[in-house]
Amino acid sequence: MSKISIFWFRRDLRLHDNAGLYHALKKGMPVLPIFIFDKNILDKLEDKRDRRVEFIHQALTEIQVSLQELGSSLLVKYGTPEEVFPELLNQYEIESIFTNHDYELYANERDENVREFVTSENIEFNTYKDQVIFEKKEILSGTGTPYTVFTPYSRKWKEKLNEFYLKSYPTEKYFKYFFQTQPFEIPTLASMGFETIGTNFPLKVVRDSIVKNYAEKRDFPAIVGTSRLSVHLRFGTLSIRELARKAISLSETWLNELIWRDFYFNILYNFPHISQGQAFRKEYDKIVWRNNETEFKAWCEGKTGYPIVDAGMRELNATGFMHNRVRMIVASFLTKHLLIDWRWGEAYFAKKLLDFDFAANNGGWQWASGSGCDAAPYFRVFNPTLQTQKFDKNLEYIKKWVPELNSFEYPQPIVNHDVARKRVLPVYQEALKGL
Ligand SMILES: Cc1cc2nc3c(=O)[nH]c(=O)nc-3n(C[C@H](O)[C@H](O)[C@H](O)COP(=O)(O)OP(=O)(O)OC[C@H]3O[C@@H](n4cnc5c(N)ncnc54)[C@H](O)[C@@H]3O)c2cc1C
Repeated sequence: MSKISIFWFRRDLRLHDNAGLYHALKKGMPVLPIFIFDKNILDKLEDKRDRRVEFIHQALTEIQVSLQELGSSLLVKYGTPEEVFPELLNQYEIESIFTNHDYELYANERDENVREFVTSENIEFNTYKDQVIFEKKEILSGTGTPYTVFTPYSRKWKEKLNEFYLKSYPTEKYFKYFFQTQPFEIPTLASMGFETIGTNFPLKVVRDSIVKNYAEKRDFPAIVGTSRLSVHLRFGTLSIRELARKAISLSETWLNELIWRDFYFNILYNFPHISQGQAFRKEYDKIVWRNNETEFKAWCEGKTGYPIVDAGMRELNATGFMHNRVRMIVASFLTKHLLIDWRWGEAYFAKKLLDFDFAANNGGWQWASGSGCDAAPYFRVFNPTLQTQKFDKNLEYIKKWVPELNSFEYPQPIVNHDVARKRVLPVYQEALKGL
């Protein structure tokens, strides 16, 4: 049996411009591409109609078609990495494993376990930066510490940027090194206990007109003024380098959003306590939340009597997407108006968002609750009515998701805005006393 390399796909579901895959192919040894539907992750998903699993399945099917045209095939396993790698070692003579960095807590532990196991079998485990432009400690302040405020971080990010960081990896030059084999079958969703929902996923297309007009249109949820590429960035079906080049040529404002994404990965990597359920600013963990379960349920279901909040939550429940402006409004409403722990909202978003990403989601929630790095000041309480007047003044977005708005069926507001505002400030003041 001749020796092979393995390329392990995770959050990088594409053949083009993929750093780890490029290095694997360039080595010049046959590369067997694999993907693991990881039971450690899938078993925790309560809803078996999960759009993310469906998205991954579709992305793998696309990769499979391209690989078969090259005489190769993607080997897709259903199990845990701890089970799958020993199996692969029995079947193939593996010299090296290649994969891309993943910065989340579980992923780090998983990769360390796999690294330990395979290196004990004299197999190399090679990992690469792929999903961000700058990672880990690449962007540090003058004193060598990680940034916790976005503006100086982004300034340094832009200063450090050059052609090298934006260049695509020309994987296609080396496609001839894919392991040649009869096609393998991808396990069906049903065989893994999941259902096909038939979701219409956002197109994998960067529309220049949207990026060009992004600064003027991005805040209005009734129009498609943002790229809707978050799911593709989440699963790596598009390359961040390609998008950053597009941003640089068309829109500084959109580029800044991509930098926010890098920024939150930087926070996740450098401040691991946020992965342990703690506030970025630990003093915010002294807040005494009301945590009323009935109110939480009303928020989840989009029945708070605040139309913009309800529209957002219903959009999320129905599609797995919510516009960024509305994410900020519903998050502020949950934490400030209802005084419900931001971690409850974070967990609900984690279940529902198609683009769920720990770093961005945690960053967004801690920003809204005031406990995060570079967060909104705690005394800023979004007024849902003013937000509606500014960003959905013709109620187009609201009426789409709350058609019963002007009928008796629509609930009365769960809480009065002024009362809520007066209630939240002393609670925060008490927690932050003496700081
Ligand atoms: C409470 C809250 C939770 C959030 N949870 C997530 C999440 O789980 N996953 C996620 O990708 N984004 C999250 N965001 C950020 C943002 O809302 C989404 O990235 C954006 O709405 C996706 O739409 P788009 O692709 O049209 O983005 P665009 O506006 O076109 O932006 C382009 C890309 O930049 C990135 N981006 C934009 N804004 C942010 C941001 N504030 N932080 C980090 N990256 C950003 C995304 O990858 C996005 O696709 C959250 C924001 C808030 C306020």
